[in-house]
Amino acid sequence: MANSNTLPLYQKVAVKRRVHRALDITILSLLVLLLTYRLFFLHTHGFSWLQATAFLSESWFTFTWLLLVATRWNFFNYKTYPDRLLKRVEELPPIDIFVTTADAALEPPIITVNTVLSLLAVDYPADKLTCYVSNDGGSPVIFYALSEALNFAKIWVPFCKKNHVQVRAPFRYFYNNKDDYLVAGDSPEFRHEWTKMKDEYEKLSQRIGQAALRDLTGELPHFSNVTSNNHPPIIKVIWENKEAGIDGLPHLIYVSREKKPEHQHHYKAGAMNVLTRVSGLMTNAPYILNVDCDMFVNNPEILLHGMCLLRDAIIDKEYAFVQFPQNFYDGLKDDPYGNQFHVLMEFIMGGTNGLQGPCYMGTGCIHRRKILYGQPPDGGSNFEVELHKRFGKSEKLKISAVDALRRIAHNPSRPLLSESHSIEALKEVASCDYEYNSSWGAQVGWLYGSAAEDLLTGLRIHQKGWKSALVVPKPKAFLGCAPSGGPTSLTQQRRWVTGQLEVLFSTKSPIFALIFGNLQLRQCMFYLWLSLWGIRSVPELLYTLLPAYCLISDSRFLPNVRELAACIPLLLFVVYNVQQLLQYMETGQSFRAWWNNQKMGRVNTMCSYLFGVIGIVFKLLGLSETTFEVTKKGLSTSNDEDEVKEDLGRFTFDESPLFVPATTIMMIQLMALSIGLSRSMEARSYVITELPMGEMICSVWLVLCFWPFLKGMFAKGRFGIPWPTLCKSSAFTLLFVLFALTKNE
Ligand SMILES: O=c1ccn([C@@H]2O[C@H](COP(=O)(O)OP(=O)(O)O[C@H]3O[C@H](CO)[C@@H](O)[C@H](O)[C@H]3O)[C@@H](O)[C@H]2O)c(=O)[nH]1
Ligand SMILES: [Mn+2]
Repeated sequence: MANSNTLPLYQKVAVKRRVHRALDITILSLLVLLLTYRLFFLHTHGFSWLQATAFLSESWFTFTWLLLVATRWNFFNYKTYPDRLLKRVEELPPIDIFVTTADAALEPPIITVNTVLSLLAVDYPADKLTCYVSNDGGSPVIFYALSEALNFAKIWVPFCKKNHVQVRAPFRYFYNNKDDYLVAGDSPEFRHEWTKMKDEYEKLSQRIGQAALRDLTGELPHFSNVTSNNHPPIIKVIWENKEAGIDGLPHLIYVSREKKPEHQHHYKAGAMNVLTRVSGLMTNAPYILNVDCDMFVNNPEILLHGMCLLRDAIIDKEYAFVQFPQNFYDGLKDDPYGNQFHVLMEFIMGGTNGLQGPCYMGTGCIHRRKILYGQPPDGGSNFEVELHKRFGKSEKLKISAVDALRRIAHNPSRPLLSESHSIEALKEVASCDYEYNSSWGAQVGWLYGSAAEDLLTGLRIHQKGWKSALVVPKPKAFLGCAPSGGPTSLTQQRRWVTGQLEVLFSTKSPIFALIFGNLQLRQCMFYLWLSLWGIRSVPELLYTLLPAYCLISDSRFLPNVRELAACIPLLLFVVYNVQQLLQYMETGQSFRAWWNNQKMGRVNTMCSYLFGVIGIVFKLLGLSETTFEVTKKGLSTSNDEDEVKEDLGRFTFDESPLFVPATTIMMIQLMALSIGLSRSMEARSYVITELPMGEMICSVWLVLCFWPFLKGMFAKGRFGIPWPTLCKSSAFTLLFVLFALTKNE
């Protein structure tokens, strides 16, 4: 039998998806056929704007489809063997864990506390872990909550480890299991312990809830005179694992970086860079796991899974980071907001494992510190010489950076604070002006310049020639909170698209990375596919207007049912939707989930993506800057406590202009359908071949896609579209109808 130390820690398994490959190619061929038809038509009938617009839009769809097919053509999964790694426990390296929270109102402290508790309880030698919590709002309640959580962790972590609890975020553990969790076989001791644990957790959450309502500055003098955008750096060791060793609790550190209104703070990327520096001085672990404050650990072996890839000697030189998929808890039935991303994770992201690897998704990712410090795969010749310029003025940080690049880990038993890495030294690297004249945010750490700092940072790593891996363990790695309601969901998507476009239209774009860097062609195609989400809104918008225009102006943009060519769009429509539906079924989702995602796909494109594009145009013209609006989070997906069950998943609106395009499209389709139908009735032509069938089908399909907006026109309160939006949309609709009618004359 093979020595357990020589058995591989992971396997890369090719996934054969022949049916999907065939469907991918069929769709691509149909798209090309459609384009050929358009060209032929333009050639025989002469130029027309209608055909040209259709041709341009369809060319775009063909191009993005090609990018997608290239991305997922070679599909691989990784199989990891954490039990084999556990036999070599002494080899396990230290890991620094970063949790970011920014706004105690939008991100309730109890959520951060649960994430931190789940991290403190992971299956990994506790003396090799340090958990750093960044609090960008500088709010005392987070500090208070973490200090209280520590006391609870002292009983919670041993409880989880002893009983092999899977979900170590107490709110999910007790929520999932309620009282009926206790099964007949459970021993009386366990029942007793369980009840005690539940009581203690309830007390903890009550204390935290009450603290949020109280002024804490009396109890916590460090936080007096602190406002969210103006305060000195506050760094506190909440817990130091001094003697308890591998069975104790990991170190827990609170970090609130300095903020001044006149200083740019670069949102999350800025916070991550401060954590990188502070941890560099304190623990300098060679690996960094980072999670958003709502992403709790759902698989306690997660760090072991990650280390299976990162510790394997053969690939040690290649892999820069291991990304786990983004999954969400308490997903609403049938995914009404289309943001659970099961299909994206299963059918697209895994494809990148056959290329250089997945993009960095901002959370649930283990990085190598030295690569974040900018090290290229070949080690870089005079890398250390330039350290001074790169890392800023702290001599101590430079020493720790050299150690990190040379892979010299700190001695884990070193105290967290000492003369060489005193609180003063830490505060220096957490100050606002530390990054001046350094490479932080440009070549080192998390990069600045995009609201999607994750995309940018990961792209830079791939550009250098590094690889990454998407690892999908069972049970799922981390679970977070997906936004619900219309406004939150759309705002989040707009930020992503804005961030993607910021990357695309900068010198850091994937195209430059392909030409001047070591980004591979198909990896570049994947990044292009991702960054072009936003632009898609323009051809999609045109494509929604085409059928309406035709119905109003009595013209055609699709082949007539009499023509054989009519089969092309029809087949495209059918095959595409069948493939989509198959993907939803194969990931265990319902028919409705497919429909909701398909619907929300259109709504997101028309609302969020279009505004993302407008935002970028404004930014490029120098008229505005993009910002990072934090997504509202809740313990369960219903963010409002008074939300009634049947209202969960219902689309909500607010006054935001984001809703104008979709409302307008809805109104335009309704107008077009009524004009088109009444014209056919007047002409008394009921022969199918005479009717604009294709255009009518498109229009009806759009009405179905934007159904929440039709309902919104007649509903009240937050379920209704506000008056100003209705007025603006009506005006746009009127203009469009007049435009189409004049063309008719
Ligand atoms: O000034 C800021 C703003 C945000 N955050 C934190 O950043 C994280 C992500 O913010 P969230 O509002 O949850 O954004 P999402 O859209 O849900 O996040 C996704 O998209 C972001 C990029 O747009 C990535 O940074 C995230 O990791 C990724 O999960 C949260 O922990 C925030 O507390 C900060 O620390 N400081
Ligand atoms: Mn989030």
